[in-house]
Amino acid sequence: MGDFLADWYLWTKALHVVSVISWMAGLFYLPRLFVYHVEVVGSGTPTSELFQTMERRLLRAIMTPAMVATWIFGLALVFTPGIVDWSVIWPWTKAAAVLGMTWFHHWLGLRRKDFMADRNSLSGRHYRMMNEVPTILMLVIVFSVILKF
Ligand code: HEM
Repeated sequence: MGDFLADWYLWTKALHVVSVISWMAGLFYLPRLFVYHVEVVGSGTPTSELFQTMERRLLRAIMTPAMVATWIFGLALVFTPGIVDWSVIWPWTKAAAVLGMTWFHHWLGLRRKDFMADRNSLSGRHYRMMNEVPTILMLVIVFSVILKF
């Protein structure tokens, strides 16, 4: 198994980065859709239904498959011999931030269900602030994995 993962290391890493880009695009865009949904569209209108469709498709067709792929290729990299040294700090900061990113994904999923049921209670300002969460986590992840402190 170790030999197989080592042979495919660069391919795995390339697929990991492609999945990450797709996941992050959605993590940045869905909260923006929520901001417009609250502030411009409101609820119970035909445009609100259009937004509900866009939000559902973004989450189900792009973000969730991209998150699963990111985890699969990321864990394949973790199990590739010689890639992760758990005695240094960066794998731990990366793991913590990745768990935070996964929590954020699920939080967005719950908020999407609120919009679907016309019972969103959060303001546009709240969604704008939450939009900073993936930015901060992304900085922690990229600095961890590139600087390898
Ligand atoms: C979901 C769970 C994840 C796991 C288990 C994971 C694990 C890993 C591992 C072990 C590597 C290999 C490091 C190396 O080759 O030296 C890697 C590379 C990388 N990861 Fe992740 N990762 C995950 C999520 C993410 C996320 C969310 C991002 C971005 C926001 C990300 C960005 C990157 C980048 C850019 C690289 C390439 C770094 C390089 O080789 O220069 N990863 N990941």
